[in-house]
Amino acid sequence: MDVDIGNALASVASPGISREGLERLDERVATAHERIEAGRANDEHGYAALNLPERTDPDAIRAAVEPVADVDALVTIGIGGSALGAATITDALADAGDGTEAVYLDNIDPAWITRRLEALPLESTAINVVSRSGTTAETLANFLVVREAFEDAGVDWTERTVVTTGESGPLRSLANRHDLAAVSVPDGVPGRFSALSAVGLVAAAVCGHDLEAILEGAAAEADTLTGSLFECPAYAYGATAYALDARGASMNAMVPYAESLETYAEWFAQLWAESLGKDDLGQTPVRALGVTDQHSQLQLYRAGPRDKLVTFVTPRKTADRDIPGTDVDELAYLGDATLGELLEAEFEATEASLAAAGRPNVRVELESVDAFELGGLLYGMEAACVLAGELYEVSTFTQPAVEWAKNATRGLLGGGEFEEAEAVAEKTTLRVER
Ligand SMILES: O=P(O)(O)OC[C@H]1O[C@H](O)[C@H](O)[C@@H](O)[C@@H]1O
Repeated sequence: MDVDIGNALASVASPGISREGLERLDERVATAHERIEAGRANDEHGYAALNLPERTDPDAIRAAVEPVADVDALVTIGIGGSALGAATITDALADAGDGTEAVYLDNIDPAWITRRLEALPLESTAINVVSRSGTTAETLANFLVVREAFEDAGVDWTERTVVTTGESGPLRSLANRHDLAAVSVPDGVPGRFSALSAVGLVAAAVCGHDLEAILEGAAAEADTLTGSLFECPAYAYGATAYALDARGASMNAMVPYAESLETYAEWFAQLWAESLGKDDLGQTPVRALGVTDQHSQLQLYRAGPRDKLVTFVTPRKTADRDIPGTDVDELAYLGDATLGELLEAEFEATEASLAAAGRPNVRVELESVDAFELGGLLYGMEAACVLAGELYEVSTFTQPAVEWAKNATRGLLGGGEFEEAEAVAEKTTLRVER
C-alpha cells in the first residue's frame, strides 16, 4: 500500500501535524520500530503476528480443507478476530474465487440464524468453526445450532467440518471426540491480528483463493518496515493517526472506495478499537463506504466537530463499465464517462472537499483489489496499529474490557462463578415508560 499524508499536515488541516512535528515523531517511530523488531525476533505475544507471512503454510491449510474443497457453500462460525479477517478476504476477492458461497455466522440473533440456515443447501455446505480460545459462547452456541440443523437434514456434519482452534479447550476436545479436520491457531497471535494465518485463510482456501499471493503481498509489506515513517507506508499511517488523535481527531472514519472492501472497514474497526482503546486512550474507528456514505456522512465530516481523521482506501485500477448515452442534454456528461471514471472523480472531489474545509484526511492507495494487494493492506494496517500502540504506550495485544463482559455473560448463564455477573444486578435504573 502507498500512503499520502499530505492532507493531514497542519498547512492543510486543523487538527493537523506540522512537518517539524512529524520529524520529532519520527524519532519515537525509530524507537518503536526497534521494540517491534525485538518482539518479532523473539516471537513475543502479539508481535509474532507480524511474522505470519513467513510462518503460515498454505499447503497445510489446503490439505486440511481438502475433504470439503468441492462444496457449494461454506458457513464460517466465529466472532470478532475469528470471523472478520476471513470475511474481509472472501468478500474482497469474491470475484476471483471458485464460486463457493461464503456465509459468516458472527451473531446469535435467532431469527437471523434461522433465516441464514434455511437459505443454505446443507447437503453441499461445509462448516468452518473458528475460535482461538475454544470457549467463546456465541461461537460454540452457533456451532451446536448448525450441527443440529445438519442432523435434522440428514447430513453428516462430521464429514464436512473444519475446526480452527488452540491446542486445548472445549472446541479442541469436541474436534478430537468427533475426529474432525482441525488446524491450529498460531501461538502468540491475538485473534484480530490473525487474518494471515489459518484463522483467516481456511475460508479463502475453500473459496479457491490464491493463498500464496495474499501472503506474498503481506511479506512485501513486511519488507517496508524501517525505522522511519517517511520510508514506511504502514508507519506513516500509524504515526499520523496517532498524532492527529493527540491533536483532537479522536475518531477515524475508514472509507474504502470499493464495495468489495466494505468488510475490511469492519475488520479495521476491531483492530483499531480493541488494540488501542485502553487507559482512557484510543481513536474511535468509524465504518463508512465510498461513494455511498458521501450521501449520508460527508456533511458531518466536512462541517461537524473537528474531531475526525478520514482515511480513504482507493484502488488505482478497477473493472470498468460504460455509462450508456442518453438524449437528455443535461445528462450528456454521464454518457461520455464510465462508472469507474465517475467513482474516481467522486473520490477526488470528496478528498478535495475535506481538504478545502481544512479537515484532515489520509489516502491509502492500492494497485487494485487483488490477493497480493489485500495481503499488503491487512499487514500494513496491522503494523500501523502495532506502531500506534507503541506510541500510545498501551498494551496493544490484550482486551480486558471485552473479557469482562464475556465473564459477566457466562456468570449469568450459570457457566461458572464470575464476580462480573454481580454488576448486572446492580444496574442503576431511571425508567421512562409509555
Ligand atoms: O477466537 P475466540 O477465542 O473465539 O475469540 C473471538 C473474539 O472474542 C473476544 O470477544 C475478543 O475480544 C476478540 O478479540 C476475539 O477475536
